[in-house]
Amino acid sequence: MSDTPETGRVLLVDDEPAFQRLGGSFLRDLGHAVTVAGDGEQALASFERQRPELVLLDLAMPPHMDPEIGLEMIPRFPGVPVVVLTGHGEHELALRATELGAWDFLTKPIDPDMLRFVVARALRKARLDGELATLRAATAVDDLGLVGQAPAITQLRGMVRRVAQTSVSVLVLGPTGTGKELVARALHGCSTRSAGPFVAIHCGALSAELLESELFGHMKGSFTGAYRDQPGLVEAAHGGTLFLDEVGEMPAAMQVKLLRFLQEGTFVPVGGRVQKRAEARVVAATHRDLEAMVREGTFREDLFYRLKGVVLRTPALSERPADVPLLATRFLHRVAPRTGFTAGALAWLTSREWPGNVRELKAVVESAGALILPGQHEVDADLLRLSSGDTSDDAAPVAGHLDPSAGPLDAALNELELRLVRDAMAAAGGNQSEAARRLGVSRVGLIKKLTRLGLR
Ligand SMILES: Nc1ncnc2c1ncn2[C@@H]1O[C@H](COP(=O)(O)OP(=O)(O)OP(=O)(O)O)[C@@H](O)[C@H]1O
Repeated sequence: MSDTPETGRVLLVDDEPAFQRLGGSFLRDLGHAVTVAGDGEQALASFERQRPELVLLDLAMPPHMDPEIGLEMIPRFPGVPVVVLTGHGEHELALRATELGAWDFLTKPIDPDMLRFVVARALRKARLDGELATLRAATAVDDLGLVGQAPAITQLRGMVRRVAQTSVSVLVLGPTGTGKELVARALHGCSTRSAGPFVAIHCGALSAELLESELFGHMKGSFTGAYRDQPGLVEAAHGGTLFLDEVGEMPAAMQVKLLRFLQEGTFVPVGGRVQKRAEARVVAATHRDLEAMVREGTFREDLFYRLKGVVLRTPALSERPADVPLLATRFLHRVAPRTGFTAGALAWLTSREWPGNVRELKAVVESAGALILPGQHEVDADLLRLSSGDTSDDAAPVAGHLDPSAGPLDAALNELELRLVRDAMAAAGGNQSEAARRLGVSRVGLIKKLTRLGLR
């Protein structure tokens, strides 16, 4: 049904039974799938569960019947048009609602023709927004594989393209897991060397001796176990790109030999006497502050200048939070196509710091995608918490520790709710708005829960 342009999933939030009945059946007769909610809390729960394409929201609702509190609800339905329902003569309220992001308003008593028209128009807008987001997501990645719309990533893609056409050395700087190797691969992939080899080596993982042998190769008999001549990675990268990951960890003795290779294109295998030659574009990366290491004398200054022909920086994920949903959706679709995130899941994803950056985000999303149950189409915040092993903040995982002998279902659910709310309040340092955000409920909803649970 929701595939036809004029119909879709509508959430009708209104406490008046007569309007719920009449408005609901009028919309259903037009072909819409309608869910009805009688208060804000129910509305947020339905929003999370049903993923409506449009919300019709009465601003005056129980328990407060205060339109000011109704206005606070508008931003809690992200990504879908909200049409507010106001009383006669409440123009100022309607205008404030649109300022807060409402798409349109309807005045009660509602004219059926207007209702039909506004709903169809809002659904069309929702569909166009969806198509735009898909297009944006497609253009945000292009052929380099570097997903992101943040200005720093857009610039990075531009630089990669330009620098790829040259043979200058490139130094990629950025925190761990931010895509430094991905940048190196992209540089190789769109250069004229792309038909040649891409060879990567982690400079911190090996002792100086082993690193030298790996990079430059060794001659038979040069050390115990060297039974035959073995070419190194520099030769393997001939005509292509050599990626030196974590170059800041390179032992001092190796730094001199690497410098010679960079300056003259020559090297001598371990145990060899004859100088050899290879040609490879060198891309180096590190999460360390190389300039500080130069000042401290732990990294050679001449090598530093030689490596930093061009410097590219990969930003931490915390500097580009708007890219988190984009990246997460890409990663999720790879393991579970045609699935998505609930609003609560997106809020959880964007509220985290991600110290391990894109690598960490990818691991959490992929494992959540792998845990999704057959028939389930959305990853929710609990599943993400479970996948991330997050037992510290928010309290979802307490479900796993509930005592199964706690008694009837209601009592167990009450106990769970009590713990979730108490833990969220503690994690938020007593700040109700923050605790409400963590729980994915409105502040008013939280206050009601606190009162009911005797926590207030
Ligand atoms: N902008 C991005 N778009 C898509 N995937 C990304 C992006 N940045 C990082 N990734 C993915 O995140 C993971 C980590 O990236 P990568 O190994 O390139 O990071 P790194 O900075 O080299 O990490 P380290 O410093 O630990 O070596 C990889 O799976 C990579 O594909």
